[in-house]
Amino acid sequence: MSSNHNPHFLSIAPSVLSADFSRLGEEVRDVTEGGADLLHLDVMDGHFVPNLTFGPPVIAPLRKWSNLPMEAHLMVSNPSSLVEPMAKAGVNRLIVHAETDPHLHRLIESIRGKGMSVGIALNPSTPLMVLEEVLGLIDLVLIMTVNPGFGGQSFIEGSISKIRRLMSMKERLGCANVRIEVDGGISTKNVGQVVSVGADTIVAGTAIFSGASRREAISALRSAAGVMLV
Ligand SMILES: O=C(CO)[C@@H](O)[C@H](O)COP(=O)(O)O
Repeated sequence: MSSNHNPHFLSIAPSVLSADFSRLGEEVRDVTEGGADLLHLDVMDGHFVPNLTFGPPVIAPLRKWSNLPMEAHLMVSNPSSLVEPMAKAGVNRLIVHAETDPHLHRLIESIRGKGMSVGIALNPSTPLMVLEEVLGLIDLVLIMTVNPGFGGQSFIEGSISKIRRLMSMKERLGCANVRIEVDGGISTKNVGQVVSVGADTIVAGTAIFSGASRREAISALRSAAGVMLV
């Protein structure tokens, strides 16, 4: 492993936002067969972010195409209303934005209560401080490395320092088991750097779905990260 302070193995999560929605089942099957570790499902409500995507009725049938864990990244203004529907749709990890609910503790408990693991996402402008009281209660922090809403944007360079500072925070609070996921503008050019400072879960849309082979794109990301996968 290239990072000497990261206890986790690398996970690659294709973001289906960049897939061909007219053949979503096949796309999900292809990334599954191509070596992905989990599926990243971007749920947008046209309110918290300007874009609009899909919800539980589209997610539930994806189980027919893949046995990978599914994580839903809720970019919605009212995440609590989706906790139960997402659990029923078969979502394994629910990621909510810290900016969307003043009662984050209650939201975390309600996600756990439905048997899902919990991720908290932070926009680029949101300070890590908001995690101080909840880091010990969650499984993953999603550092947005672009402003959420669209695929194909450029990686925000300041994210590197944010990931480093999150690693220190994890150490200070005794939360080594919390995973660090990065999302937005990740490619073979920068994946090595984000992994070297502490990221262990990589979301990639354009880098995986824009070329001809899903398998080659996933394997290129893995090699560029320089990390062995179990
Ligand atoms: O959540 C989002 C965007 O809001 C991401 O999941 C993007 O879909 C990642 O796409 P690329 O930047 O990798 O194209």
